[in-house]
Amino acid sequence: MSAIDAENVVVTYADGTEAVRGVDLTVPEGEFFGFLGPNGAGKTTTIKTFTTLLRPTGGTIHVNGFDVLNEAQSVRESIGYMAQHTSVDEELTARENVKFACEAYGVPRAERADRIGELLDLVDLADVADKEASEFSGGMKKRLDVATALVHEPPLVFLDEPTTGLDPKARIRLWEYFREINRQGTTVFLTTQYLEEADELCDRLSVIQDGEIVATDAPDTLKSQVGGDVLEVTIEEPSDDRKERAREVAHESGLFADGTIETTEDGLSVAAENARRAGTDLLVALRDASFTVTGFDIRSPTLDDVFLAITGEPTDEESEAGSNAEAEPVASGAAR
Ligand SMILES: Nc1ncnc2c1ncn2[C@@H]1O[C@H](COP(=O)(O)OP(=O)(O)OP(=O)(O)O)[C@@H](O)[C@H]1O
Repeated sequence: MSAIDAENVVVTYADGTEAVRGVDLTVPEGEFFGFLGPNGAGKTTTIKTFTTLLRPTGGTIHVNGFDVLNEAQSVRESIGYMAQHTSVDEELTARENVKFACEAYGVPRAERADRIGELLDLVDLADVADKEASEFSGGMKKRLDVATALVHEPPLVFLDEPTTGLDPKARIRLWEYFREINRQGTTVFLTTQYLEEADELCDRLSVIQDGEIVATDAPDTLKSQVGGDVLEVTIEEPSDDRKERAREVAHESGLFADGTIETTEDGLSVAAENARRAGTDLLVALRDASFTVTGFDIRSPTLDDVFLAITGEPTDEESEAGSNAEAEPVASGAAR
């Protein structure tokens, strides 16, 4: 049995917006599955149909073997859901928050004390179990959220952008808990705007764009499909105009017929089969066009490159850079 089995899911909102347009998706039990896509691609809408918060306009969805339309209650009892915004009650202690979740999910009274202890241990909050959540950092609140989503020991948990806004250290710590939950047998469905997070954690992932799934595979397979390497070129005085001009020079050189050429913070990035071989020729073309190249690097593709190649758009992480001071990405590739 699959944890999630979705066929031809369609969601059209009342105003006519076709948010999800025929999504097919199967997640086997025990998998750590990632769901990625640019802003507005349809991720949240899809998750809402899987978690019974929204009725699909068309298609069939089975979650843990239950039909989301006819067996919604059974679906809800068999999943954990960590929403984008924390559901922690700040006036309660960590222990009280988990206890409250136990009551809400109907965990038998006799099992509650043990369950609460185990979960607070799992997310490393046992030492502060009796402190009010208002005193917790953002990372601690997220960990408490993880614990509350797991009180009823669901075989499948949905994590909707669970680490957005956390600093890199807190994010990496959360990854350990997610891995541990998965190791213990829980299927994980993760959406994230951090591609390094997806790369680090997911067995497989799907990319959704304009309501349709455009790629599904293991992160490494997707990276190998980008083909070739990535050239990062740093130029002197990288103003927007000059970077755009440099991009035109690279494009007009005709060196990278099948590649993707993008401007970055400091210059240019070229992902292409022949990036390594044609690198020197690009430098000559740039020099002939009066650019001074101050840095030059060749690297293997990352998931950022995959995302860009598939969707033609940078990740949310990058498009939102600077708008959320707390959301420092654990940088992998260069910003575009
Ligand atoms: N209640 C609604 N009524 C009409 N259109 C909506 C509604 N909710 C979402 N949409 C639209 O549906 C599309 C998909 O939105 P959705 O929130 O599922 O995308 P997303 O991939 O989760 O994006 P984000 O990462 O920004 O949350 C978008 O065009 C959005 O504007």
